[in-house]
Amino acid sequence: MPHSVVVIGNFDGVHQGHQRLLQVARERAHTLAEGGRDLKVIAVTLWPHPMTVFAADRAPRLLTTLDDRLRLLRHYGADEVRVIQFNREVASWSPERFVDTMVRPLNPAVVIVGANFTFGKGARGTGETLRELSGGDFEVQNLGLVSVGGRKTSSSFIRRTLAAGDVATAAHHLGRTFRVTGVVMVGDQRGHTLGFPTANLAISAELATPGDGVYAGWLTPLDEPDAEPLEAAISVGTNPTFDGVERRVESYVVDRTDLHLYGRHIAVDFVEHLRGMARFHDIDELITQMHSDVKRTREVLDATRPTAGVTGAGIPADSWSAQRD
Ligand SMILES: Cc1cc2nc3c(=O)[nH]c(=O)nc-3n(C[C@H](O)[C@H](O)[C@H](O)COP(=O)(O)O)c2cc1C
Ligand SMILES: Nc1ncnc2c1ncn2[C@@H]1O[C@H](COP(=O)(O)OP(=O)(O)O)[C@@H](O)[C@H]1O
Repeated sequence: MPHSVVVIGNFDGVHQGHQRLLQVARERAHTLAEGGRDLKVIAVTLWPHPMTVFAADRAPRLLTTLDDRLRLLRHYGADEVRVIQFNREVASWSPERFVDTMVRPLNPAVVIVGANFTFGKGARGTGETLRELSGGDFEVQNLGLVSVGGRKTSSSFIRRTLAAGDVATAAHHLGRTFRVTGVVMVGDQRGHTLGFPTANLAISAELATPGDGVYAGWLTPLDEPDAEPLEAAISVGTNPTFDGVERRVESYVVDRTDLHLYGRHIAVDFVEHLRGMARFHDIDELITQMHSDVKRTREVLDATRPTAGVTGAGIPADSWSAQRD
C-alpha cells in the first residue's frame, strides 16, 4: 500500500485553519511523491460531533452539514475523506487503540494535526501523544493555529461571531461567506402585500444560524445548473412586528418580481450585518425601513460581487452545495 498524508480533526466549518492543514498536507504529499505520484491526502473526520455523544444538550450548532463538510474538505485538498462514526465505544478507546484502528491502516508517511487537536479516551491524546505512539513509523506535524485579524480561528469562535450577527468576521475566518441551505417553504403570504416577497427557509436545530437581524447577502438556486447568485436582503427572526413565533431565514431578492422559489433548493450566503431585528408599531415604518435595507444591500454587494462561475460563498459552484436535488 502506498504511503498517504493524513489530516485528522472535527473540521466543522472547514475554516481557514482547516484549509491551512489541507494546504500543508498537499505540499507534503507533493514533496514526498512516490513513483512520480503525489501521496494521497486523506482527511479523517468525526461524525457526529463528540459533544452530541456526551452532552447532547450542550452540543454546538454546526457550521455545515456532514455532506458539505466532505465536499469542502475535497475542495480544499483532500483526495479522500474517512468519516469515523463517533459513539461511546470510539470515545472509550485509548489513544493507542485510536491510532492502531484509525491511523495506522492508512499507512501515513506523515500525520498533520492542529495545535488544539485531542483524541482518544477523555481527549487525553494530543499531537505530542501521537508522535510518541508513532514509534517513528510516521512523522507527526503539529501546526499552530491560524489567526485572522488578530483572532485565532476556531469553529467555536466562528459560532460565537455568527450568533452575535457578525457574519463578516465569520466569513473572514471561514475563508468564504457563511451559508444556509434548504428548501423554500410557504410562509404567512404577507411578503407580496408588503412589496417584499421573501423566500423562507426553516431554521435547523442542528446547524448554526446568524443571530436575529437583517443582512446583505446572496441567494443561489442550487437545483439549476450554473445559476448566478442573486442579490438579497435577508431577515433572520420571528417577524416580531407581526407577533410571529417561528424563527426563519427570509430572503428578498432585490428588484425581482418574476421568481418562483417555492419548493426550490436554495443557498443563502451572508455578507454583512445591516441592523438588528426590530418590532415596528406601524407597518408603513417597516416598509420604509425595508426600502432603506434594500438600498444598503445593493451598496454592500456592489462592492463584493462574486466573479462568474463562483457561488455567493466565493468558491466554485460545483465544489459547494451544488445541485444536490
Ligand atoms: C430586508 C428585510 C428586513 C426585515 N426587517 C424586519 C423587521 O425589522 N421586523 C420585522 O418584524 N420583520 C422584518 N422583516 C420580515 C418581514 O416582516 C417578513 O418578511 C414579512 O412579514 C413577510 O413574511 P412572510 O414571508 O412569512 O409572508 C424583514 C424582512 C426583510 C426582507
Ligand atoms: N424577489 C423575490 N424574492 C424572494 N421571493 C420571491 C421574489 N419574487 C417572487 N418570489 C416568490 O414569492 C414567494 C414569497 O412570497 P411571500 O408573499 O413572501 O410569501 P411567503 O409568506 O410564503 O414567503 C417566494 O417563495 C418566491 O417563490
